[in-house]
Amino acid sequence: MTDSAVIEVSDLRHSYSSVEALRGVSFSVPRGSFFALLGPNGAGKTTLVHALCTLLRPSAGHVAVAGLDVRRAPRDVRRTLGLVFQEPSLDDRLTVFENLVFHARIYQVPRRQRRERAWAVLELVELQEWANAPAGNLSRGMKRRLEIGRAMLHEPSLVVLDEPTTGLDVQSRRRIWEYLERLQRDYGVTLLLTTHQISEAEGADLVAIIDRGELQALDCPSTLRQRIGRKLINLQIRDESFRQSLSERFTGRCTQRDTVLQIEADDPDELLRELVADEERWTMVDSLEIVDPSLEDVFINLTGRELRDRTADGMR
Ligand SMILES: Nc1ncnc2c1ncn2[C@@H]1O[C@H](COP(=O)(O)OP(=O)(O)OP(=O)(O)O)[C@@H](O)[C@H]1O
Repeated sequence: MTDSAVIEVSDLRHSYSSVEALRGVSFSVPRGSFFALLGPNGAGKTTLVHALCTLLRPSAGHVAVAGLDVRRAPRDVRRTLGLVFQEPSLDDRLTVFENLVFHARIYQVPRRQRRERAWAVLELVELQEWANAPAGNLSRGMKRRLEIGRAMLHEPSLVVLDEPTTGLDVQSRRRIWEYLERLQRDYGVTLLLTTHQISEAEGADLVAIIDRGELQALDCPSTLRQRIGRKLINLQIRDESFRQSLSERFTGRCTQRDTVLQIEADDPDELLRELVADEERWTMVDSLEIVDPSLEDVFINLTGRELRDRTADGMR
């Protein structure tokens, strides 16, 4: 393991009876970085995260967190981790403050520091005024903020967030992102986030694209976008035979989403000149735009499928 890596995964494999959920995944995450694991439902993200968090014993391969082997030192690994999972995990009957103190006790934070740390994280996620309210009275977004604060109580070096904004409204999501950025910037914490939402991965230092249990790519978002190299032309064409003929001409460099045909072009201007010159066909083009590739385009390019395909509006 390199000194600067907080997570080191090599040739990780896991099967649930006949389902191969992870098929030999390897990567490392530098200390202090924001790492996003992007993939559709069923890609293997949760299996990977559970192996990292010692919640699952992988079939084969090696995982180390902060230099500790997850098989040999699971307790020590858990102490270096802050966890925020999809399912709510607060005790609704306890107050906000009691939830924090209880967690601090479980994580063996020294007794005299528990209350002080609890106030510090309440301040971090701006929930001081709610300290004495039952956790059950909080909104969904506030509960998630409290869970993020709670994950920081024992001062972990890595915070793992499994789809932390699923089911939250736009405003709550934005707020959660502010806190996560603060954790990374002010506390030097490494963030590992799993998501199937492209927008959440765009701001990461490093993005791993996972599909069907395999890592398809691993790089910073800008480098991933550059992999496509070419510009993309989005053409909305109402005539199916025209769409068909362009699809055949640009086989392998063309994707269709409803009536929009997306073509990877080495020289977009040349293609446009040609389209405009054919008057009859040009009238069939309802709209046209030239865009830089997005992470979603990278995903389609790598897997031949849309990330959204298996989700409903990006939410479950
Ligand atoms: N307990 C289990 N038993 C059998 N198969 C499982 C089990 N858990 C996951 N799988 C299968 O393993 C594969 C990977 O699932 P996993 O939950 O890791 O993916 P994911 O990327 O986290 O998806 P999601 O975003 O839906 O949670 C899927 O095909 C899934 O159906």
